[in-house]
Amino acid sequence: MPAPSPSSPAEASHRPPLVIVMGVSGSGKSTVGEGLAAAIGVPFADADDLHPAANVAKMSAGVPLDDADRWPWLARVGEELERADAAATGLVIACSALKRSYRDAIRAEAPSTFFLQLDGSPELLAARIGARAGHFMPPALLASQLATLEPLADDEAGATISIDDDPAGVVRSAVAAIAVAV
Ligand SMILES: Nc1ncnc2c1ncn2[C@@H]1O[C@H](COP(=O)(O)OP(=O)(O)OP(=O)(O)O)[C@@H](O)[C@H]1O
Ligand SMILES: O=C(O)[C@H](O)[C@@H](O)[C@H](O)[C@H](O)CO
Repeated sequence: MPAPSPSSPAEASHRPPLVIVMGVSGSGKSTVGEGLAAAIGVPFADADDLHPAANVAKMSAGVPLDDADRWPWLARVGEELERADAAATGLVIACSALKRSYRDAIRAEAPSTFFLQLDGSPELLAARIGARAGHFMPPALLASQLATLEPLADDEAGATISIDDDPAGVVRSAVAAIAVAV
């Protein structure tokens, strides 16, 4: 009898997972991504740190990024995942990855990437952003983030979890979603 075929590239190679924690500004990508990475024992990176300075200046000035601003940045995110894949270290990256086309481009670089979408109401997101201090992203950009978001589709490898819990609870949901899928 032939051996059952593996269900994912990660399973085929027994490599630690490549995960993008995605969602709009204020959804908790950095918070949950750090907690998830620590819990599953893989490195963490924040795509906020991979933006060209011009992108940070633009967002700080209250102007949403457009596709032309995002493509070079997404290429950097893809490179980080490719490197982690080649080194078999695993990686969790916090990255908004708002559009399907952005996620397709990342999957072209690192096909086994699992997308964990953080989902919350606009009211909850606004409250969390409003309470945050010392971040370049102005609260006024939340509306454009929500308008740009193309939620994860059923045919994309990933999971969506609610952020309507304390940080430890959301991290627990994230760990559970990864454990089931990867
Ligand atoms: N589950 C939670 N409960 C309460 N507060 C939270 C939770 N998750 C994150 N926060 C807080 O909400 C704010 C936004 O979280 P965080 O910075 O992680 O989001 P983000 O998606 O990385 O945002 P951005 O994309 O703008 O960088 C922070 O002040 C964070 O401490
Ligand atoms: O795609 C985008 O518009 C940007 O990546 C933003 O999402 C910011 O990086 C982030 O949300 C602010 O920290």
